[in-house]
Amino acid sequence: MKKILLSGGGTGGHIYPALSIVQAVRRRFPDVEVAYIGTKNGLEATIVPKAGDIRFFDVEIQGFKRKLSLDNVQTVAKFLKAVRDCKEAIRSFEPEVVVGTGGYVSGPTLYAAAKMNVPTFILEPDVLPGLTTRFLTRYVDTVAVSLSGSEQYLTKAKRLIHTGNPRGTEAVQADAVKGRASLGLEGSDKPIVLIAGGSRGAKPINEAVLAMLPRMREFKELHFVFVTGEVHYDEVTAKLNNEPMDNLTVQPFIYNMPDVLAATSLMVGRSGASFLAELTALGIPSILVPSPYVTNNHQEMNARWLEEQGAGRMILERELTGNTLWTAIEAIMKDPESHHHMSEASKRLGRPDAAEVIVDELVRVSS
Ligand SMILES: CC(=O)N[C@H]1[C@@H](OP(=O)(O)OP(=O)(O)OC[C@H]2O[C@@H](n3ccc(=O)[nH]c3=O)[C@H](O)[C@@H]2O)O[C@H](CO)[C@@H](O)[C@@H]1O
Repeated sequence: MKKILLSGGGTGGHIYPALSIVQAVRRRFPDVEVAYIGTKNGLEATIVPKAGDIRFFDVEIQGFKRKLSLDNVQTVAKFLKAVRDCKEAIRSFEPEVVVGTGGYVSGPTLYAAAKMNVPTFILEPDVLPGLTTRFLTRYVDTVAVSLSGSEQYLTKAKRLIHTGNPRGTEAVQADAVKGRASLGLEGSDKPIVLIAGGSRGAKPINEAVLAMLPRMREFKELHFVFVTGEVHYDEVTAKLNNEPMDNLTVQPFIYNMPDVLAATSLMVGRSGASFLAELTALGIPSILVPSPYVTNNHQEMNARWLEEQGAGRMILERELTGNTLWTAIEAIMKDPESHHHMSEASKRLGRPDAAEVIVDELVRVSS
């Protein structure tokens, strides 16, 4: 494979899987040229350049509103303009295959590619497919699903395969020693409890953590890593300043998340698809607080799926307090047997081979 174009964005949940695919393609085809279509203002504009040597095309695009309104007329006009821009990018880059990982940015890219008869592949990260995936399903050559249960929504697909989410592959290749070192914990073998909302942090989770600080401080056998999200960092650290703690590290965002996860014993967070793929590939038990603010409550479906298999515990946001969260953490971290069972269950759900299966499919559709 010589040239591949990717698109996906809005949140980390759509960008990171695309970058994991890039890594896997580069492992197999070291000379491959990579390009990416995203928006100037989306998270992808910051994250993709950090991955190195990827040509970035920016297009202007916004998501469809679910309700019919004047806004939507403008959105359709923007969509058609974005399709034209994407066609231009595709003509100039000439990829052999175009890959989409969801989020509205990938809509015009994949649609344009399909109309130009360039081979296309999309990955749906969630149990409940997003609007973009549903729209694109009938146009693209292959739809790959990450979690079982998505098939029923994607019956129009020309070809549907199960691959898992490529973030899982990246997670199993991560390095726990580097993860600990990056937190300044080299030499310590204390179990790590990682607390992180989605890629942007989650205020309700942050508040629950602040409410259980005194109990965290007493549980000295554990080390807590608390990722606040960039926008909440200053507020959280201001509240923490009077209470320094030896067994707590606070960060706004973690750029080497796979390495940190590889060193983690329990994760507390949202139930976005990439995190779930990483947790299950590594066999990490989790306490999940699904975000209720996402389309069709899809995070609750993701979290239920994990809980039903015994790999995690779900706490609904309306039931989340310092107390409920602490009780759940203790129940797992003070009971090694329960931790072990959850860890095994988590591992059974993991797809550490996801990225390789995806590369096989990309080779298939592009030849
Ligand atoms: C709020 C929202 O709309 N979330 C959606 C978004 O995921 P969102 O981007 O919020 O969350 P995910 O859990 O899927 O992904 C987060 C990704 O960011 C990484 N990370 C996170 C924090 C950090 O400090 N460092 C870091 O590298 C994680 O390792 C993970 O790979 O897209 C997913 C895929 O459609 C959906 O399942 C989520 O419901």
